[in-house]
Amino acid sequence: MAILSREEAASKIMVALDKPDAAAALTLADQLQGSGCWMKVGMELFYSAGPSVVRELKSRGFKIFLDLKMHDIPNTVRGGARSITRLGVDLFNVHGAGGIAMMNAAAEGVREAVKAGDAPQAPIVIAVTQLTSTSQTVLNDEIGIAGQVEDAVVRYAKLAREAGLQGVVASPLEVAAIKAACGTGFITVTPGIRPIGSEAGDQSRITTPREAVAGGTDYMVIGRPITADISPAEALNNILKEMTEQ
Ligand SMILES: O=c1ccn([C@@H]2O[C@H](COP(=O)(O)O)[C@@H](O)[C@H]2O)c(=O)[nH]1
Repeated sequence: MAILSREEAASKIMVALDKPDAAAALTLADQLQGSGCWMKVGMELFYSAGPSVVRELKSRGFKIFLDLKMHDIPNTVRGGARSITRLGVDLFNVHGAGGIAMMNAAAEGVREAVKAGDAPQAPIVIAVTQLTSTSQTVLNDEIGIAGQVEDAVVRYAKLAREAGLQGVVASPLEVAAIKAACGTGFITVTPGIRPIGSEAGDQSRITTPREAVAGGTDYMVIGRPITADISPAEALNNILKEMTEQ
């Protein structure tokens, strides 16, 4: 396994700010300021606090993953992507289940906003494959997709690449297969990270941070193991130690 510096390790971590309002989220973010981690804004926070919390976090110097998993008809997703691009996030996602036309519309929305000169930068756009809470049994018996989870994930990854997206959300267990199918430059963002001794909770497909790094993940999303800790900064520090130890 390649040895990471502390800075390299921190730049791979996206902290899931799953908090009910801007005050709670910013208090937590302030505890992690200067760490070099990204902040992930998901549905709970965005639906409560809206675009202003993203601007606040950007003004504090954080890179932002806006995790809204857009899934709608292509025209609506194109418009959503334009709005998100104008907001100045660094990375956002759509749901791969929307298919190639929908994912391509997201990429077009980004290009349109950048071309119109309304956006500070072109964010990275990625697609959700199969949620990390989805187990093999749920995939087969509830959702009704036959075969192995890894095959379903790789199928979505290939669709995302064909649609012109730059990567996917998947579990760290599928990173090698995704890279083999889509190339090493295709970005993998992996929730389902659980340091040794932490509760899996509702996550099904999990690894430790160290295993995720060894598996080649580009970015790992970590929420509760940091945000539910009595000292989030210390929890992050322990994860960074685990990731950088020889
Ligand atoms: O497949 C997915 C897609 C997104 N997520 C999000 O990541 C974090 C994980 O938080 P933990 O507390 O570390 O479980 C959360 O915001 C999810 O919405 C995911 O878990 N799996």
